[in-house]
Amino acid sequence: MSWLMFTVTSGRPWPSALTKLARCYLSADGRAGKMAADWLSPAEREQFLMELKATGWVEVEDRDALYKELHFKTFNQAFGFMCRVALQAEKMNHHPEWFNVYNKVQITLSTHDCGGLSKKDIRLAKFIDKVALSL
Ligand SMILES: C[C@H](O)[C@H](O)[C@H]1CNC2=NC(N)=NC(=O)C2=N1
Repeated sequence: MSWLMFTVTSGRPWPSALTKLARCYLSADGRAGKMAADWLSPAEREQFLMELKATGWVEVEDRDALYKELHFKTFNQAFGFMCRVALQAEKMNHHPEWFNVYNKVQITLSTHDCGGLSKKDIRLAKFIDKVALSL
C-alpha cells in the first residue's frame, strides 16, 4: 500500500488516472479515506437513480454521469438558481459541469476523482431539485 501512498502523496508524475482513482478511494495516509464513504453500492445506486430519474435526471450515454436540463421563467431566476447551487457546490467541494443560456441551465454531475457517480453526485442532484422546486 505504501507505493500507492507514495504515488498519491509524492506529487511525482504518475499516470493521472491512477492518481485520481487513488485520491478517490484512499486518504493521504493510504487508508480507505473519506472518499470511500462516498461509494455507491449497487443497491444504493439502483435506488437513488430510480428516485432521480423520477424527477427528470437521465444517465449520460458515454460516461457514468447524470444529466438534467432546467428551464426557468427568466435569466435572473436561472442565474439565481445557479448562485445557490454554486454556494452548495463550494460547501461540498463538489462542482457541477453546467451550461446556461438565458433561462435554460444544463447540468451534468459526475465525480471526476472517481471517474463516475458517487454519493456526492446524488446529494448535489437532490439539492438541485430542492432549489429548483422552491423557485
Ligand atoms: C482538488 C479538489 O478538491 C477536487 O478537484 C474536487 C473539487 N470538485 C469536484 N467536483 C466534482 N464533480 N468531482 C470531483 O472529483 C471534484 N473534486
